[in-house]
Amino acid sequence: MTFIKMCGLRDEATVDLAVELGVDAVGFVFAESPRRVSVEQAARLRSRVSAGILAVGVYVRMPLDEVVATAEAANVDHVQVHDLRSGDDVRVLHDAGLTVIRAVNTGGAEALTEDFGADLLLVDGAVAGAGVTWDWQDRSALPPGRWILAGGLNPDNVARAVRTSGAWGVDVSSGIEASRGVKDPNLMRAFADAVRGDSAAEA
Ligand SMILES: O=C(O)c1ccccc1NCC(=O)[C@H](O)[C@H](O)COP(=O)(O)O
Repeated sequence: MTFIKMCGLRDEATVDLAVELGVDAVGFVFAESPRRVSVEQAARLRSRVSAGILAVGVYVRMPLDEVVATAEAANVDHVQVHDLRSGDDVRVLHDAGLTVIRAVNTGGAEALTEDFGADLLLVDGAVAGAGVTWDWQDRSALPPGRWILAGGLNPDNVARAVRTSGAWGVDVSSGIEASRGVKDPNLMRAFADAVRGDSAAEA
């Protein structure tokens, strides 16, 4: 079963629907973004996430001690960091008891071969959260092993993207939104269905 993460959730109803749809992970963005949530908001939303579903804090350009403090305060135990610099960064986060998702933008070949000891790799489009696709067929842009595909996924392209790339998991934000930062319940359902092959949405 393909791992599904829905990212940039900002309100209770959206979190409840993601849980109902049985996604594997939900993401709360602490980085500069229209999807940004406060620590208090994230903690409230996180309390609605059932056991077994990962709650992931998303970070860019935040000092590691603040990443750790934010994660603790919001009660998330997974952190998705978009600008990890080295294995030392990952060790600091591991020492704080956090599971680390290393997010990289497509195009950086060295990023795909050097995992810094992170627990999971997420390969995103050129700009995180921008809803822009990249060439999932380019083998040189795909890492070995278990990784999460992100960048411009939506209900119409996700099944083909998984087939083409061989990704272990998918992550989506813009493709399940009615407008920037506002998730659309119908698109969320359609996305989950498309990943699981419950719909004939895609040839
Ligand atoms: O979503 C954001 O606005 C964001 C801002 C800054 C750093 C990361 C961000 N999102 C991270 C994600 O995991 C997104 O789901 C991922 O980039 C895919 O986004 P999209 O192309 O919109 O589906």
